[in-house]
Amino acid sequence: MKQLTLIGFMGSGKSTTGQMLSKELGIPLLELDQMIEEETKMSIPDIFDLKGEAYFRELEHIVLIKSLNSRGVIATGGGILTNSKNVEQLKSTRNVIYLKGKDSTLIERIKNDSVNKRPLADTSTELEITKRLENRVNQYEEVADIIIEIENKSISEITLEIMNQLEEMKE
Ligand SMILES: Nc1ncnc2c1ncn2[C@@H]1O[C@H](COP(=O)(O)OP(=O)(O)O)[C@@H](O)[C@H]1O
Ligand SMILES: O=C(O)C1=C[C@@H](OP(=O)(O)O)[C@@H](O)[C@H](O)C1
Ligand SMILES: [Mg+2]
Repeated sequence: MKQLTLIGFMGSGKSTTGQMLSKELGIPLLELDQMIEEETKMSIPDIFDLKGEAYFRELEHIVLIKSLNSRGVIATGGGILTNSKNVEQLKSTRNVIYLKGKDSTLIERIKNDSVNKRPLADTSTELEITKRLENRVNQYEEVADIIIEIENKSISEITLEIMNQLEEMKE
């Protein structure tokens, strides 16, 4: 296994599942938000505050392209498909996995996450988050090669399910 890409809404577990997958598969984790933070030496909320979303999206595109040329587990950010160039890129990429969850689960995880700050969700109402999700779901489904339902599954169960599905695809 050379490369796989995790997509899905904020809170679906792309970063944490990505970390476990990279360990299990013995390939690097390419966490796009983390790469942006390292390159800019700024936090995600500071980039949004001081430079704006458009600037963040440009950086996100650059680190995605860089990662797609590398071996590893790519953990994208939930807004990766807001850029149509990224949609085209990922449509022609193999092993794109959509972590699909219910809005109530995603909202609960976003609200309870004390580690990651999410400028496009933390100060939003539940209705606003649900609307943002509704605007994005079709694209996640369109781009994905594999859809994994995350409800009531642990991170290890999801990791195992992804590894099994990838094995099946090879056969
Ligand atoms: N399968 C899971 N079961 C329980 N909690 C989870 C699961 N996946 C992720 N989480 C928790 O949800 C929060 C968001 O996870 P994260 O990996 O940052 O999501 P994303 O990168 O998709 O926004 C974190 O607090 C994480 O520990
Ligand atoms: O959905 C989005 O637009 C975003 C999702 C975040 O990543 P996670 O999906 O890992 O939380 C991060 O890239 C940024 O806050 C914007
Ligand atoms: Mg993440």
